[in-house]
Amino acid sequence: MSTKITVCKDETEIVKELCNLIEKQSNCCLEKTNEFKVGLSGGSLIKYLVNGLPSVKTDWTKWRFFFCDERLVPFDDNESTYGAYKRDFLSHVPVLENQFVVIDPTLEVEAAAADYQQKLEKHFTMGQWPKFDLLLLGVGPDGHTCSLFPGHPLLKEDKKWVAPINDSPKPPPCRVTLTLPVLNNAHCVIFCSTGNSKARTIKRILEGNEAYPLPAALVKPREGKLHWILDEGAAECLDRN
Ligand SMILES: O=C1O[C@H](COP(=O)(O)O)[C@@H](O)[C@H](O)[C@H]1O
Repeated sequence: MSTKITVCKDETEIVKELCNLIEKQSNCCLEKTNEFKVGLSGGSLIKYLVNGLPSVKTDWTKWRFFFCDERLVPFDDNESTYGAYKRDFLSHVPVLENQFVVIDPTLEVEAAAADYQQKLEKHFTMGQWPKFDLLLLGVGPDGHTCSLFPGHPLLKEDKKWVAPINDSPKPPPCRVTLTLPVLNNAHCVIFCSTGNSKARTIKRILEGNEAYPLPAALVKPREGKLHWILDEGAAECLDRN
């Protein structure tokens, strides 16, 4: 695995860097296969994608979108990640709703996770960990990524592709999330994180050598590429500064 860290001076540069990498990864993948399978995250990532993806040159009909995690709330709730993509992304990027593989928010959390894994199984080879072409991840100020939180037993999940969580320390409490073995099987993972409120956490993730690493520090795709895109605020505690 190779890790590349890019520090950008402002939001325009972040969007450009992120979308250049996404364009390269999509075109490289679509030269070899007929589908580009992307895992999306929620939070601050959405605005960068909405700003940058419209200018990406690719065959959008071949993209399939999944969620790295999703909050178990109705799609019209402000906390819903798919709800946010439906509201903000679909009006800017030339893709259709049926290109998104979404959870069933009417189910209980255990059933929603099992149902989402079954939906994934239709797009990946059974009996192996799913191999996403690209995962787009964010990091919370506590070092969580997806809905994998520091010290949570889900960090040890080694069987399921998708796990339920009903005690998320960040609301809403019920969510479903991809597990670490899935994240670490991807062809390419891009983290995007901004703001100096996350600077100490980013230092712990990228430079710490901790006995119990933060969840985002556990994402190290075995055979894939790992990119970190930061702004100067998020990077301000790194040794390079
Ligand atoms: O709760 C969540 O938070 C993380 C980080 O969000 P950010 O706004 O701090 O970038 C996000 O990646 C995840 O998808 C979401 O459910």
